[in-house]
Amino acid sequence: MKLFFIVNPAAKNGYSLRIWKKIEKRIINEAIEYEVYFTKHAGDGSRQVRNILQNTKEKVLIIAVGGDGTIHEIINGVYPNKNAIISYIPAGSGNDFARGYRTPRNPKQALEHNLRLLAKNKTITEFYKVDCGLFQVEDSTQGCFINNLGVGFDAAVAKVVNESKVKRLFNKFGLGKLIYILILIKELFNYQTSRIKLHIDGEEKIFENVWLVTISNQPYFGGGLKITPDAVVNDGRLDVIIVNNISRWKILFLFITVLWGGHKKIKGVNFAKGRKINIESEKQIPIHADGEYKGVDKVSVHVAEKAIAILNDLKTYE
Ligand SMILES: Nc1ncnc2c1ncn2[C@@H]1O[C@H](COP(=O)(O)OP(=O)(O)OP(=O)(O)O)[C@@H](O)[C@H]1O
Repeated sequence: MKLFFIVNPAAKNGYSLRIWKKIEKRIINEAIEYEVYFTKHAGDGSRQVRNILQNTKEKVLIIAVGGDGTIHEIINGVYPNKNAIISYIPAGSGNDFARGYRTPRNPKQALEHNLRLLAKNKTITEFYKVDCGLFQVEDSTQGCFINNLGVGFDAAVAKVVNESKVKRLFNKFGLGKLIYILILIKELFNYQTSRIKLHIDGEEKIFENVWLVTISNQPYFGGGLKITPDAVVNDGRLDVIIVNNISRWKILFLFITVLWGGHKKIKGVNFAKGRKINIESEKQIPIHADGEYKGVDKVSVHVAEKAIAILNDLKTYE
């Protein structure tokens, strides 16, 4: 089995590149054969993965070095090909993938975890198949997500944070989380809620004054917020949270309770599970997939059951 690393040198302001240099030393010491690609710009990760998969019929192991945006690009390069097994060295700001898919959150431990599984079984049968979400924004972008897709307030915050010029500066001083919180508070006072029509497995539901609808394959979002505590990565269903009819101040409180999943008991926080979900809003509101902005319009989502293979201990999800 061939081993490829895809490194996003821009993740967490170059932190991922420093992590890569340490990884490289370790794998050269172990005399492991590998190839490495450095992404050159947004979208390049998917393109490089497609190139790798087009040029081989063998199974390959692709290890992402970066944050959730990097793993998002890799998954989009892999799906629907069945020849790739994915793994992850967390080296970005959020790293919700590691939390949700129960792989180590510390980069050094993640590398050791990968090396242990590689040494144990050279042909790699030690992988686990998990679901991913497929989305189509009407007349526009389509793709997959591995963590979550959100419509509304969270997507508006993600868009402003990603476009923010001061974000790099804050990241440089290890204050990436602070800029997120500051923008979240600013957006909290600007954001206009809207009426949303949802179809979950064919059943129509209308929600008034909606702050956000998030569809999730795993519990975590936004860098450690346990937004859908009951989400299971391989149950063939996606978890949906709808937050509506809540005052601005209560939303702030809600974001604090999300840290431990305490928001489940708050009035105005609704949960559902489904395989096929359509979201239609009365206003144009932003959409994100795995924290990457995807546009504004109707969006339809469905689950691709056990479509992605992840390198992990087989007992991890039992
Ligand atoms: N060479 C590059 N230069 C600039 N951006 C890049 C490059 N390669 C990839 N990207 C983009 O970097 C973005 C952020 O990547 P990622 O999420 O992995 O890191 P991060 O530090 O967690 O970032 P963020 O905090 O913005 O989520 C992704 O949208 C990806 O498309």
